[in-house]
Amino acid sequence: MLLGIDLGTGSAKALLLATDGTAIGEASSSYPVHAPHPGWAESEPRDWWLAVASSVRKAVGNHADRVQAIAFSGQMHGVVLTDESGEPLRSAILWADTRSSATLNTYHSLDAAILERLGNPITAGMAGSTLLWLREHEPTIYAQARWALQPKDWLRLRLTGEVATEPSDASGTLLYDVVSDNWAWDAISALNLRWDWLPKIIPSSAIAGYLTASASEHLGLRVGLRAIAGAADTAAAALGNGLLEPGLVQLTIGTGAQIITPRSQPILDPHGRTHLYRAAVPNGWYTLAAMQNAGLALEWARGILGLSWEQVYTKAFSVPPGCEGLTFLPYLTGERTPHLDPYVRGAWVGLGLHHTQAHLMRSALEGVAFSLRQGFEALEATGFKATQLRLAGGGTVEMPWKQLLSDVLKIPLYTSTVAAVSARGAALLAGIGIGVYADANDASKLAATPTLAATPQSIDSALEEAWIRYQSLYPRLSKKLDYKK
Ligand SMILES: Nc1ncnc2c1ncn2[C@@H]1O[C@H](COP(=O)(O)OP(=O)(O)O)[C@@H](O)[C@H]1O
Ligand SMILES: O=C(CO)[C@@H](O)[C@H](O)COP(=O)(O)O
Repeated sequence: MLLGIDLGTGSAKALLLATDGTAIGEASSSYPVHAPHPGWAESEPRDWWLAVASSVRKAVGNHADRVQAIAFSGQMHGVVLTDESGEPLRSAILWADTRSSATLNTYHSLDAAILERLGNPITAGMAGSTLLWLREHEPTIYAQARWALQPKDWLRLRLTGEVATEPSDASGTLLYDVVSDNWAWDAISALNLRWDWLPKIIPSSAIAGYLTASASEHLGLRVGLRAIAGAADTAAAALGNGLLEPGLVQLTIGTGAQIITPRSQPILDPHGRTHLYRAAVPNGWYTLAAMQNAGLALEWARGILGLSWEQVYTKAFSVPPGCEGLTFLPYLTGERTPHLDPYVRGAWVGLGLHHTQAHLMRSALEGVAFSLRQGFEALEATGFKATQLRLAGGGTVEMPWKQLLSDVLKIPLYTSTVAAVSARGAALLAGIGIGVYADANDASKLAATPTLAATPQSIDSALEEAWIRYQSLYPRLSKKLDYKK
């Protein structure tokens, strides 16, 4: 049996997979994201550590002796600064953190040729921009740290004592040359950032180490269990969903949302609005539209309105599409695709006396769906036409929400037969790593089976009007525009 662990932004998921692809056990355990200052988003690695053990123990149950290998998937872009042993020196700074916005000019001053090979728009919350912030604002920790790690690489270090990363997470740091497939030494040197704390890069399916005695006690698994490198969450989900061929498209809704399509070449976005990352498989890349505020914005709206998830749906779908003039812009942590604007913030616009809690909630769902439509359009503008979307992530489970997404995105949606698709991708990587599967193509035969979840219904004109309204509002909220005034 193979164990996949996904260290998400809001929770850790563990999936125990039989080598024939049957899910034997699945569990998750959540932790908070803290915002101690406006624009910050941090988590405590200690919370991750406890949640991983809890979800692994539940998913594995009494099969511990049958686990043959373990592999990892995780939220991308963040930074965990640690000492030699992997002990964190401060809270982890996450992808949703926009404190590094002011450092982006440093990136923009790099030579165009260096910037192009990073393959990505320059945005806040990436390891590179966050490290520039840390150099300026926390110089002692910046100097002391032995390792600057991606979240799942931190977890693997704590479990095995070995330090490594792999291409899919390294390519999301803004410190990676996506064309030559290595750390972007020229960019790192031109930015005058430290390079000695970056881990070696090994393939996603390589054995990265073996479970230590203390880790084995923590997780309830065998000492010496093989630990495979793993992959970034979207890359792992692509493998878990069998998304290896160019032309297929996956929509993940977790804390953030990502719409991706695989590439067999490192093709850059001519408009510079989407990301280009390395896939979990050799010689594979994918283009990614990144929307910062999906589950995160719904969770926020639901929280301040005091609604359970069940009430979210009964209330929200009791009011008409378009919310009788109310629009929600979900930009609580700025936006990446398509606006690339870390400074913009969210809003409810058009409030009237007739609006109720139900309108506020429905408009939040519609606003998130509209932000995905803008991201989807930016992805298609890189040069292809999608015919269906494969869903992944914990934010894609409810039927009325899937119908709204299908109506807004105007495309059929397919769900996979398992919820934890990233953890499934990680488990498949574990199988490739120990030779149970010959390669990714072989493993992807066991990927989740897609089933039709929703097709676009006749679109309500009020929903189309709301979409037009939505698009007109970003320029009015954007501080970028204010600067020009
Ligand atoms: N019933 C639901 N409808 C819509 N979104 C949901 C629902 N339940 C949970 N979510 C959202 O899904 C997100 C969790 O998905 P998950 O894939 O576990 O995220 P992550 O990997 O970022 O931790 C949360 O942000 C939450 O708001
Ligand atoms: O930001 C990106 C991709 O660019 C995400 O892949 C993050 O890693 C967040 O993932 P979730 O925790 O929201 O699933």
